[in-house]
Amino acid sequence: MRIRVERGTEIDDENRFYPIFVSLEDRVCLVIGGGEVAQRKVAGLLRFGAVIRIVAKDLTCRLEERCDGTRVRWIGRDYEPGCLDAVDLVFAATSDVELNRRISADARARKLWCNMASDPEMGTFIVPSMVTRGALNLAVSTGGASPALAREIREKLEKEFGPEWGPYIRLMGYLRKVIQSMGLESSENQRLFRAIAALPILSWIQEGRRGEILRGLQDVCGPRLGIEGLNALLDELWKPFSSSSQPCATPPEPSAT
Ligand SMILES: C[C@@]1(CC(=O)O)C2=NC(=C\c3[nH]c(c(CCC(=O)O)c3CC(=O)O)Cc3[nH]c(c(CC(=O)O)c3CCC(=O)O)/C=C3\N/C(=C\2)[C@@H](CCC(=O)O)[C@]3(C)CC(=O)O)/[C@H]1CCC(=O)O
Ligand SMILES: NC(=O)c1ccc[n+]([C@@H]2O[C@H](COP(=O)([O-])OP(=O)(O)OC[C@H]3O[C@@H](n4cnc5c(N)ncnc54)[C@H](O)[C@@H]3O)[C@@H](O)[C@H]2O)c1
Repeated sequence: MRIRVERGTEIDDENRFYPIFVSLEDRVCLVIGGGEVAQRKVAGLLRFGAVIRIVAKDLTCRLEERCDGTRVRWIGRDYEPGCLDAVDLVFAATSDVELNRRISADARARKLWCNMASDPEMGTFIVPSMVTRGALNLAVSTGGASPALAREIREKLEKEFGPEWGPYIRLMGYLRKVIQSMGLESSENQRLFRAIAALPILSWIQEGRRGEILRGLQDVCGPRLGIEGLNALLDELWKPFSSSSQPCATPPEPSAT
């Protein structure tokens, strides 16, 4: 740990990026540069509903294909500070390091968050490596120290947190809502949440033991748990598990009622 003390506050110089999860839906992201790095950033941003404006001398074929004139627009070849008007986030991703630095300074002057593909330390945010499983988002950053290592860790996490985590999180989110709507004391809610979290639901999903899930949840929650809603959700969650692309040790059991 490298600690610097500034105005009486200890700042960890080795770990200067505060991790947050932000919604980018309909936010305007300006990407300057149209190469491999810009292409990777644009692909990631689109998954989160961002609106993308690109300024670059040229674009990769794949980026050009992505330009639909609305969600993704190539607005010009030359950067000038006016490009930052009405923008929410900036990505300086050209191969011209001096230009990237100018963009970063312009963004800073306007208090805009700016990601720097070169000189990451001059930017105000970095993009982590990500594993997403439904609502679960595991984000890894080495603070820019080693992007290759971030990728390695991401690959390990992908193996540990398989696709079954998507339905698992969805089921847990559903149960939380149902239990919260029962009007119980908050201590009873907490007891139920903990008892449910202690059930081996993840293994039951992996092994395709749908009936076990229903029985286990009914044992914990009693008849208060509406079986119809739960069955409907399990029907939906079970769909991908009945295709051959997903791990499933035994065939899913028929609906228990
Ligand atoms: C996570 C990921 C997300 C994404 O880009 O979407 C990402 N880089 C990825 C891959 C990757 N990038 C590079 C390699 C080649 C191996 C290597 O050089 O190590 C590989 C590996 C590969 O592709 O195999 C080269 C590289 N990257 C940066 C520089 C500039 C510099 O360090 O100066 C250079 C050198 C350029 C040169 O050669 O000069 C800078 C950044 N890259 C970051 C993110 C941020 C810090 C993340 C962190 O905290 O660790 C940061 C600081 C800024 C930013 O871009 O936000 C994505 C992984 C996707 C995945 O999971 O597979
Ligand atoms: N952050 C990362 O993950 C990461 C990974 C690899 C490389 N890099 C660094 O990111 C930068 C971009 O890498 P790349 O592989 O995408 O490069 P690239 O050569 O594939 O693309 C560069 C892009 O910048 C544009 N450009 C160059 N000068 C310009 C200017 N004056 N005005 C407008 N557009 C201009 C080009 O038209 C091109 O579209 C490099 O500095 C590289 O070292 C970062």
